[in-house]
Formats: sequence, structure tokens, C-alpha cells
Amino acid sequence: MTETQHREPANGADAPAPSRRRMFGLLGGAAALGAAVGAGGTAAGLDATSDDRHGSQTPGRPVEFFGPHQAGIATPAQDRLHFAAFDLSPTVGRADLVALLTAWTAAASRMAAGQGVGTGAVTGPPGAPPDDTGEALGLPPARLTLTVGFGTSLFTDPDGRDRFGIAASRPPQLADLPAFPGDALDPAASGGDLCVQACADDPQVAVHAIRNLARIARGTASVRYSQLGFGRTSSTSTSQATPRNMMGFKDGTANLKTEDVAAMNTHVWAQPGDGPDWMTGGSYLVSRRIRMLIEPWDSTPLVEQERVIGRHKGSGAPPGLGDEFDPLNLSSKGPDGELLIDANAHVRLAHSSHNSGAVLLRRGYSFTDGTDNLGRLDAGLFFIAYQRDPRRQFVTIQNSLAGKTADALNEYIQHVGSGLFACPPGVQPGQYWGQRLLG
Ligand SMILES: C=CC1=C(C)c2cc3[nH]c(cc4nc(cc5[nH]c(cc1n2)c(C)c5CCC(=O)O)C(CCC(=O)O)=C4C)c(C)c3C=C
Ligand SMILES: [Fe+2]
Repeated sequence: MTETQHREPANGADAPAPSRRRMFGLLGGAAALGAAVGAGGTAAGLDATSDDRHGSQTPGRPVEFFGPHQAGIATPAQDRLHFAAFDLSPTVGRADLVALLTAWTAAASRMAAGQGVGTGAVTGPPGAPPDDTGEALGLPPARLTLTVGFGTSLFTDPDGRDRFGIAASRPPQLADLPAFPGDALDPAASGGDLCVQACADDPQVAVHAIRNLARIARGTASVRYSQLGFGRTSSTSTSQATPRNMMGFKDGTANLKTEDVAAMNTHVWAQPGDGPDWMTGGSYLVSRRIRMLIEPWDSTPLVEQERVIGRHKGSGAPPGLGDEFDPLNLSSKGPDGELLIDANAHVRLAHSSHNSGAVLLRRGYSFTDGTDNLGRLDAGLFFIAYQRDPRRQFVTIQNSLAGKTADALNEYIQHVGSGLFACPPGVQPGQYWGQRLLG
């Protein structure tokens, strides 16, 4: 009997989500776990016929790891994030990179299915450090998704070297982001050769995943920076309620919804002929650590806050309207002929009609990292957006927001970190992340 056959059906309505503890008990220890890993991690995959990768929002349920696209992009946004950027060690070569991605893929597929890494936390040889760190034992999969991305420096390092022989395969879409007016980027919180976005409904599951991938990488790659996030700041599915960001506004109302397959193909997934074949079915991730100047914002009158964003704070509706999903009319005027949505309002400058039709799949998270040395809350938005071509999408929109008729929101925010990554398409059992690039 295979490991997969021990599982409850992924979409079973009343079947409880399998926990790591339960899986451990069912498997009967290290031998079975070792055998499953030895089979290229295939046993960790769920039955393709009960594919849960885009659908399930049931807390605890696994999201299918294998498929044409990586999970964590079209997956309805989970509640928690642990995002990490990694740098490869200077002496690492192409074979080491392939070995790392192979080991990461096997571990990621197991963790997404709610299983421990390798021989597990307590079932390996007692004389050796366990393969899995153990803090997720007994926890459900919590809809964990792990999404890998390749940074610009993987293709050409800062000294212009092609360390891995892949410079010629760099997609034109992966062009370094320009500097935007007002940027205050910390290099230590920006860039990275690789990134992993871990999303889950349980923070411990997301943290466990990054911790174990970092552990596997030891000697080959190290964490450059990482960010914990909570309270998804976008609804990415029509079935999700719109959450509020740390400024108290509903965020994600006009976001692309992933059920819209045509829109996903137009705006998110790399299509055949877009660039190198290895990226077809993948997507480009832009991350921005955006600090909110919380104290000035909290001293700003409600009407001004609403003018800055261009929507009502309570309902999320456009100015003068009552429902969040009432259409946003950028030309609507008040009784004195004044624009109801201010010329500098965030939603006006970010709107596709202002940006040559550019649309993003926003998938960010709020963060709070305590207070700074002046007692100010270090909080904001860890902005994540997926797109088919950052040059046409993120860069166009951010140029509008940061440009001459600048976004009124700029007075209350500062971009302090930045990342750009090519997220390859999904993998099938037995393959590794990025195999079409490096194989
Ligand atoms: C470059 C892209 C964007 C950045 C950076 C960005 C930062 C940012 N946004 C908010 C709050 C809200 N944004 C809203 C809408 C909105 N934002 C972007 C893009 C960026 N935002 C787009 C494309 C849109 C949709 C515009 C439209 O078509 O109407 C909203 C309104 C609710 C919604 O539709 O999501 C809020 C609120 C903050 C606080 C922020 C930086 C910290
Ligand atoms: Fe926005």
C-alpha cells in the first residue's frame, strides 16, 4: 500500500484533515518514510483526480503540490506568510544548485502534504540530528504552499559572472526593476538568488517549512532576509471576504480573482512565446516591503484617509456609493463638479485605465515587526504581486504611483525592500523545481 493510499480523499467533505502525527502513526516509522522519499517524493503527491490545488479553503486541508503551475499563486490566499530570500554560497556550482532544488522539491512536496521531511522528526537514527525539526508534528497541513522563485542574480551575479551557465536563458521579463522616486531600499532586505514563499493558515506550519528548507540548504545557500506576514491583504478568490490592511481599509476589492482563468492567462501565467520555454506556465513575482508611517496616518482625519485611498473606509465602496463592489467610476463628479475620486487618489493612479491596461494579481500580507528605536510601530504591507511581465505591469503601475502626479498615499508609506523573481511552472512527481531550466 502506498503512502497516498493511506490518506483521506483530499476533497472529502467530512473527512478530517490528516495530521503529521496521524501520518506518522499510519506509516509505521522510518522505513516507510525513507522509501517514500526514495521514490523521488512521488508518494507525497495527492491523487490527481482529487486535485485540491486551487479549490480548498478548508483550514487544515492540503493543497496539491504537483501540477502545471506552482501552488501558492492561484491558490486562494492563506492567512499567513513566511517569505525568505536566499543567496547561494560563492563556491556553489550548477550541480550543487540542482542538488539543492531536488532536495527542496522533495521536502516541499512532503510538507505540503502534511508529512515530515525525510525520515521525520523522531523516526530517524537516534544518533543523528533528525531530518525534520519537529515543530509541525501533529499539526494539519494548513493549506501550506511553497512557491520557489529565481532572482536576477541567479542568472548574472553582481560581478557579471554566469555562475550556473544560465545567463542566456534569462527571460527578458526578468529585467532589474528601475529605481523609483522615493525608494528607500535596504540592500540587505532586497534581491536574493532564490526565494521561497511559504503560505499557510497556521504560522507555525509556514515557519517550519522555511526553517527546514533553510536547514537543507546549509552549506549551499543561506537566508539573505525573511519576512513574516499575517492577515492576507488581498482576496484572490471570489469566495473570500476582502480583508483589511494595517491602515484599516479593505484591500483586494478590485484584485484579479483566480477563478477567472482567461484573466490569469492574460495577466499572470507566462505564455508560449513570451520568453524562454522553461518559464511557460510560470509567473513573475515582485515583492516590496512597504513600511507604513502608522503614527501620522493615525492622526489623519477620516475624510482625508478616504481621499488618499479613493474608497470609503467602512464599506470599501467607491466615493458616493454604498457597496464595496459597486463599479469604480474615475470620472464621477460631485455637485460642484469636483472629482469624487481625487486626482492623486491611490486607486485612480493604480487603476488599469491609468496604466495601459496593466493588471496584477496582488497576494500580499500585513507585517508588524515590533517598534523601532523611536517607539514607532514597524508595520506595513509586504506587497507581493504575480504577473506575466513586470516591465509592462508592476513597473508601469509603480511608475504612476511614484511619479510626478504622485500617489497621495506616498506621504504615509515608504518602500524599504524589493525583490523580483521568476517562478517557474509547476512540477510533476519525480521532477524538481526549475528542471526545465537546469536539467
Ligand atoms: C504597484 C502596485 C501597488 C502598490 C505598490 C500598492 C501599495 C499599496 N496599496 C495599498 C492599499 C490599497 N490599494 C488598493 C487598490 C489597488 N492597489 C494597486 C496596486 C498597488 N498598491 C492596484 C492595482 C489597486 C486596484 C486599483 C483599482 O483597479 O481599483 C486599495 C483599494 C481596494 C482594492 O481594490 O484593493 C487599497 C486600500 C496600500 C496601503 C499600499 C502600500 C502600503
Ligand atoms: Fe494598492
